[in-house]
Amino acid sequence: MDGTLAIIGTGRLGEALLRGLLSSGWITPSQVVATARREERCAELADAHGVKATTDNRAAIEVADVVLLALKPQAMLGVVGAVADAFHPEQTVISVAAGTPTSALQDATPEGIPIVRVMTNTPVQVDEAMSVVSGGTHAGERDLALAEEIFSHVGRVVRMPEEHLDSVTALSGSGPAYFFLLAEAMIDAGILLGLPRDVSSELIIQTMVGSAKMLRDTGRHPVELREMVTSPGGTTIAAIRQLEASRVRAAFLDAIEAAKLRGEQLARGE
Ligand SMILES: NC(=O)C1=CN([C@@H]2O[C@H](COP(=O)(O)OP(=O)(O)OC[C@H]3O[C@@H](n4cnc5c(N)ncnc54)[C@H](OP(=O)(O)O)[C@@H]3O)[C@@H](O)[C@H]2O)C=CC1
Ligand SMILES: O=C(O)[C@@H]1CCC=N1
Repeated sequence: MDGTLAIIGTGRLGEALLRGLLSSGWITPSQVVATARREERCAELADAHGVKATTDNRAAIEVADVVLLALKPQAMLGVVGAVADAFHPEQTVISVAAGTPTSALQDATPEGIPIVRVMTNTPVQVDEAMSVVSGGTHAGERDLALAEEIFSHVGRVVRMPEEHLDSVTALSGSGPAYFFLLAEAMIDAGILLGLPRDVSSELIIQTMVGSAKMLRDTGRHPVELREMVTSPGGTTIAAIRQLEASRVRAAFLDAIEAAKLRGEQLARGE
């Protein structure tokens, strides 16, 4: 792209995105200003990526054509409000914070700033993110298309109305954590059965990758794919019986609903 990208709050997610955008060639280090709260973090970012890094959010926002807000939800409105006059309507502002609605960011900034909200996930680190883009009041087609372009460099992107973003956060935003927990539990099961940890890890990771590829690439329904594995009177149905007895399906429904409710609490500043 032409112009400057400011990343405000360059933590785990901001840095993963920065890495993906630099490696895709969409942006060069000289076009990026990254901010963090601590000087040591700034030095780390500058060393690792060759970008300008500063604790001065105002200076970073003033020079930017695109501002990416990657602060924690709890810090977002305070930090943005403190430098509100640095924003200008020619910029596109993109927030990746869970919970925080564009209306709250709109209220914290001057009138007319185009604000786009994106919910992405940590697979940005391997260019396999799932990102969902939605626009605030002043975000036009140009702003939404720009956000889609940015996140398409690190995975897949879809556009949805903002009313669905807390549900999206609960599903795909937090989703990697559920799969990692599942992997951890299955690796432990291998240990229980007497396999060495490295062997159990390799078996489970490759099984997860293979299963994910089948889901994505065959386009077949998960039920159909599961039935392919489940032989009559066999081993898989014995395991599934136990999973159903442990209410694993209900546990997922409850857990993901709890994540959505937490997003709604964050939006209320709780
Ligand atoms: N992690 C995830 O899976 C996902 C996270 N998100 C969202 O991304 C956002 C960031 O999350 P994550 O990267 O995990 O959080 P981190 O805590 O890793 O990153 C937050 C960053 O903000 C910096 N920061 C704090 N205060 C200021 C300030 N006043 N000025 C400048 N920088 C500041 C911190 O700097 P310092 O290090 O110096 O303290 C830190 O680098 C959150 O809003 C979260 O909801 C969205 C999707 C997925
Ligand atoms: O746990 C969180 O709040 C963030 C948002 C989605 C994933 N991590």
